[in-house]
Amino acid sequence: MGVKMHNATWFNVGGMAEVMFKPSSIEDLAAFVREADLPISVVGVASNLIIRDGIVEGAVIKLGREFSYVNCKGNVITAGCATLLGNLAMVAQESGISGLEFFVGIPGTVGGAVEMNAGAYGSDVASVLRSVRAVNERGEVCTLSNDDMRYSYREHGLVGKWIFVDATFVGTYSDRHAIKSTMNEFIAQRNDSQPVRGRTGGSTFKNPEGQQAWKLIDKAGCRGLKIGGAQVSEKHCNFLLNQGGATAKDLEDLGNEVRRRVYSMFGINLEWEIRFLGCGL
Ligand SMILES: Cc1cc2nc3c(=O)[nH]c(=O)nc-3n(C[C@H](O)[C@H](O)[C@H](O)COP(=O)(O)OP(=O)(O)OC[C@H]3O[C@@H](n4cnc5c(N)ncnc54)[C@H](O)[C@@H]3O)c2cc1C
Ligand SMILES: NC(=O)C1=CN([C@@H]2O[C@H](COP(=O)(O)OP(=O)(O)OC[C@H]3O[C@@H](n4cnc5c(N)ncnc54)[C@H](OP(=O)(O)O)[C@@H]3O)[C@@H](O)[C@H]2O)C=CC1
Ligand SMILES: C=C(O[C@H]1[C@H](O)[C@@H](CO)O[C@H](OP(=O)(O)OP(=O)(O)OC[C@H]2O[C@@H](n3ccc(=O)[nH]c3=O)[C@H](O)[C@@H]2O)[C@@H]1NC(C)=O)C(=O)O
Repeated sequence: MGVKMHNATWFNVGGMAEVMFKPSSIEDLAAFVREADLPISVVGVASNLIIRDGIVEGAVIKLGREFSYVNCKGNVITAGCATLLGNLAMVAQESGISGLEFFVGIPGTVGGAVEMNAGAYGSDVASVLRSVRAVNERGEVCTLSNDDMRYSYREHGLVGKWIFVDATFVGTYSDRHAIKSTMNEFIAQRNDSQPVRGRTGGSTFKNPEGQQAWKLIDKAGCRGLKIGGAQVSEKHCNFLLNQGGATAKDLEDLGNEVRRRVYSMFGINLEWEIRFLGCGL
C-alpha cells in the first residue's frame, strides 16, 4: 500500500509515500496537523526535490488546487501556495504590476518558492514578499512578515516546521508591454542556457560565495558524467537529468560524485540546493 510519488516529481523518480494528504482548505490542513500522529513532509510540484526510491514515512502533504489562486488589490498580490509561479507572473503582468517577472520560467509553486527563497535574474522571493500565512507544527495559522522569514540566498531562517498556505507580494505599477518584454527576455536567456525541457531539478548545488558552481563542475571534468540513467547536463553542468530510467539513487550518487571531484580539485564543498525526501531502498 501507499502512494506512488514518481509521477508527481520533475525528476520522475521516487518511491512510495505511506500516506498522502491533499487538504482543500486551511482549516482542513490545520486540523490534520493537529490530529495526525505522524511525521509530516510537504511537497509542491517537486521541481527542487529528489524523492528517494524507498518509502517516505508518515504523511506527505500536497496542497489541493483550492490553494491555486491569485488576487490583486492595487499593487499587492496574494497567491495561494499551490499556484504555479508562471501563473503568478502572468497575472502580475496582466495587472500591470512589475517585480514578479523573474518567476516566469521557475516551474515550482508559490509554497516551494517561499520555502526556497527562489530567485533568478537578480531578484528573489525576499525582494518582493510582504508576508506569508502558514500553519505551524501545532496546527495554528500564523502570519509571518518578510523580516520574520530572515531570508538569505536560497533559504529562510525560520525554526521548526511550517506549511505555507498563501503569500502576499508587493510590486510596482508599470507598463504591461514592458513587463511582458522583460519576461520574454528571461525566458529566452533561460532557454539558451538551461535544459528546461528535461527531467531535472534546476540547479543542483548553490553557487559558492564568489563562484559559479557550473564552472567548478566543468573544470572538475564532470560535464556529461553519467551514473545509470542520471547524467550531468551537457548544456548546463549544474543541472542533473534523468535521461530515462534513472533512480533517485543514480541522481544522488551522481551529485555526490560531482561534489567529491570538485572537492578534490578545489577544496570547495558544494552545498546541495536540491532537497531530499524519504529513504533509499
Ligand atoms: C527547469 C528548472 C528551472 C529552475 N529554475 C529555478 C530558478 O531559476 N530559481 C530557483 O530558485 N529555482 C529554480 N528551480 C527550482 C525550483 O523550481 C524552485 O526551487 C521552486 O520554488 C520549487 O517549488 P516546488 O513547488 O517544486 O517545491 P518542491 O520541489 O516540491 O519543494 C521544495 C522545498 O519546499 C518545501 N515546500 C514546498 N511547498 C511547501 C509549502 N507549501 N510549505 C512549506 N514548504 C513547502 C518542500 O518541503 C521542499 O523542502 C528550477 C527547477 C527546474 C526543474
Ligand atoms: N508532473 C510533473 O510535476 C512534471 C511536469 N513536467 C512538465 O509539466 C508539464 C505538465 O506535466 P503533467 O504532469 O502532464 O501535468 P499535470 O497537469 O498532470 O500536473 C503537473 C503538476 O503540476 C501541478 N499543477 C498543474 N497545474 C496546476 C495549477 N494550475 N495549479 C496548481 N498546480 C498545478 C499538478 O498538481 P495536482 O496534483 O494538483 O494535479 C502536478 O503536481 C509538461 O510540460 C511536463 O513536461 C515535467 C516534469 C514533471
Ligand atoms: C536554476 C536555478 O537558479 C539559477 C538561476 O536561474 C540563474 C539565473 O538567474 O542563476 C543561477 O544559475 P547560474 O549561476 O548557473 O546562472 P545561469 O544563468 O544558469 O548561467 C550563467 C551563464 O553561464 C553560462 N553557462 C552555464 C552553464 C554551463 O554549463 N555553461 C555555460 O556556459 C550560461 O549560458 C549563462 O550565460 C541560479 N542558480 C543558483 C544555484 O543560484 C535554481 O536555483 O534552481
